[in-house]
Order: sequence, then structure tokens, then C-alpha cells
Amino acid sequence: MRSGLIQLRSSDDPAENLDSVVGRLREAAGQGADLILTPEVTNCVSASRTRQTEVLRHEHDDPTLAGLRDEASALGRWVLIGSLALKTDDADGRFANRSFLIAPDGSVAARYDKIHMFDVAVSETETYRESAGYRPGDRAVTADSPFGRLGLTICYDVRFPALYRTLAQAGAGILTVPSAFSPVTGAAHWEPLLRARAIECGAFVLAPAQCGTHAASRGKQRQTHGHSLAVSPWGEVLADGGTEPGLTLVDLDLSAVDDARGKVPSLTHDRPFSGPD
Ligand SMILES: O=C(O)CNC(=O)[C@H](CS)NC(=O)CCC(=O)C(=O)O
Repeated sequence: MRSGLIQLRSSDDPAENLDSVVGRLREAAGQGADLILTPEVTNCVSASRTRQTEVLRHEHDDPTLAGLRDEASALGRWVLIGSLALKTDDADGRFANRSFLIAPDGSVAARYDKIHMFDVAVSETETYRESAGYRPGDRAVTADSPFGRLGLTICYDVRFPALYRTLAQAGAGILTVPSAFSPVTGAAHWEPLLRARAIECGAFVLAPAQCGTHAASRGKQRQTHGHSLAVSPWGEVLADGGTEPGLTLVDLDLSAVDDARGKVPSLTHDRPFSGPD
């Protein structure tokens, strides 16, 4: 099967972002992609609560979700919307950071809310507090497709290997990690983390990414690492999307999952242990 990783430099204007994603989806379908993936916060990259409150919508009337469902069915392809920032009915006004798997008939096959929140001080001048704006999820999600079982995750989740082990042991052979990684942590950690998850799970890792310099908010320009990555179950980097927006096509030989797990069956070797005291 052929996968297509869409790399975006999303702005804080959802209509503009929808236009560019639809263009890339058509390009990917034209090149024969069966499963097409977009990055985290495909609809809007913004650190301004005011701007988000103005432009974001609830899932039931979100134009990006509606538009991408229509496009998936028009093209007859599977589409993993890495995530959409969406309004919720929570009293504290926090948003959801939600990933969607769309089937070729346009239906929502699965939805996943990012569990782990990026509350991190990368340096004195670069800090993130995702939990201030977003409500974390609390459920691991898999979904069945013609390409086997998918395990859905988002970005900072990649640092929590227990989630991936759970998904792999639940039968996922493709793990999705749509992201908007920070440039500093991206340079140091992005590739090794993704390769480690692929190796320990014996699973393909597909990680479409945001890249470049995004719209300024609160006087600060947000930058993201790019380098959309596809990794084989043996841990090899199959493709790297570089630093510019674009489309990366990757052919996946799905038998590589059983091959890798046959050679190193570590997923079946968990042992109970006690301590430390
Ligand atoms: O901000 C939004 O609108 C959506 N959320 C994100 O982009 C999140 C929180 S800032 N980014 C990450 O999780 C990057 C993780 C990362 O860079 C690392 O683990 O090192």
C-alpha cells in the first residue's frame, strides 16, 4: 500500500489551511496514495486563546472536518486528519486536540483525543503549556482498515512508550504520530523517539509534521521542526519530508510487521517484576 504524508505550515486561518490540505490530498490521490495523513493541528496553529476562540468550532460544525470528509469520499481514500483543534463544552473553555480517521466513504472511522499535554520549558524563553488550552484525553484508540489495525497518537505522546506498547499489543501494526514538534527538541529527539517506538513495537510509524515559521501570536512566532517521517517496523527511516511544506509518498510492505515481530518477539516477552522499593 502507498501512504502519503502531508507536511504543512498551517496558519491561524482555518479556511486557508483547508484549501492547502485539499490541494495536497488531491495530489496524493493522483499519485496513488491509499492512506493520506496530515499533521497535528491541521486546521489552526495559534497560541492566542482569543484567536482560537474566534476561529475554532465544535466538532459537529467544524468546516475542516466536513471539508476533509467530503474530500476523502470524493477521492475514495483513507485520510488520517492528524488533529483538529476543536471547541468543547467544558466550563473552563479548553479545546480538544483530536485526531480523526476518515474512511473512503467519508465516515469517521475513529477519533482520538491527545492524552499527554506538552507542558515543558524547552529554554528560558521557550515554554509551552498545552494543558492551559487543551483538555487531555484518557482513552487509547485503535481502528481497523484494509492496511491492518492503526494505533492513533499525537506528537508529545511519542515520549510515553507505554501507550505505544498498549496499542501494539492490541494489534496495531501502523502507529500514527502527527506532530507540531518544537525545533529544539525536534533536532535532538524527533527521529530517535520515532525509531524507538517503531522498533519496540515492530510497527510502522507514520509521523506527518508541521514545519517552519507560523503566524505570530502574542507577539511570538511559533516554529516547528518539520521532517515528516515514515519508519519501518525494523526501525529504518523510509522517508523524510524535509523542512518545507509538501507531500512525501511512501510504499509500505505490510508483511514487514510480522517479519520484525517474528525476528524479535519482544512484545510477547513482558514479565512481571516487583519494586523498586
Ligand atoms: O499548540 C497547539 O495548538 C497544538 N499542540 C501542539 O502543537 C503541542 C503542544 S505546544 N506540541 C507538542 O506536543 C510538541 C511536542 C514536542 O515538541 C516534544 O515532545 O518535544
